[in-house]
Amino acid sequence: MKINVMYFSPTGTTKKVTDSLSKRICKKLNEETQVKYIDFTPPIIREKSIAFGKKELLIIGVPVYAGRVPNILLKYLNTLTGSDTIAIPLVVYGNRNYDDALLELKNILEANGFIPIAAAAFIGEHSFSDSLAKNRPDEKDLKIVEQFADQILERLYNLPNAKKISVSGQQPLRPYYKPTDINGNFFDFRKITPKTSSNCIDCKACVDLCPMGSINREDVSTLNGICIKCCACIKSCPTQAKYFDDSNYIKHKNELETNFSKRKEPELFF
Ligand SMILES: Cc1cc2nc3c(=O)[nH]c(=O)nc-3n(C[C@H](O)[C@H](O)[C@H](O)COP(=O)(O)O)c2cc1C
Repeated sequence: MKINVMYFSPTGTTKKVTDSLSKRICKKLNEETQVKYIDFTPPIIREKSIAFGKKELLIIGVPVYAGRVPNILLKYLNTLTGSDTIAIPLVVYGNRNYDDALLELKNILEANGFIPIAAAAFIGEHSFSDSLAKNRPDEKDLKIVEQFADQILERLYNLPNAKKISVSGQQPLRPYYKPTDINGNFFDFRKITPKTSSNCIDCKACVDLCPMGSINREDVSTLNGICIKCCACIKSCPTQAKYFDDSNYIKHKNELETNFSKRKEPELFF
């Protein structure tokens, strides 16, 4: 069996989960197992569709944005096609909720020729915060990732008996989760963009990491495309020069940190 491990991971937590899951699965399978890693965070990777065969396994992880699969990925995810290919959908969320994201990812895979035999929601440090779900996935989470890998292997050995899985979420899928502004009205923070302080040393790390390719190389304080608020530029900046100062964004971040501080645990579905 060939194993394909795919992830979109602007701040690295989804990658941590998919990496550790695939490492454990490969360790337990024989050495001839082929593994292919496809990091579809860079925009150029999302320009090419991929067709997977029957004897392949697809492990695919995305972060949860607004309770759903990040909408900028929908077009690309629908270009991935399976041929009754076994799949493991994973979502990683920042300790608020994953709402309908896992169900949405599972639906997309099923509609495109994949057979999900297991699925999971893990927790990762929140993109907006350095205190909410801080340093997760942590050791305890990664132990659960290993148990999940072992349970997947059991199912792989028992494939003829594999049954359709169901995951948490509502059908029809609920609308994207919307935060409220300082007056309590729903607000749309698509227009908010990061600022750049005088700490910037022009190292271009943000340019190379932006999953939308939206930061100008010539002037890294300006954008040439949309900002999805993934915070890759903020969390990867070696001099902490990137930040958001929008008052509604800061209110939302503070609310998340206050209201969702209670530790959530991973959920596995078979
Ligand atoms: C635009 C945006 C929306 C988010 N929405 C949610 C959400 O609805 N629920 C939640 O718990 N976390 C949410 N998060 C947090 C991420 O799901 C979480 O931090 C994840 O671990 C980030 O994955 P990454 O490190 O692979 O980028 C959101 C993050 C971003 C950037």
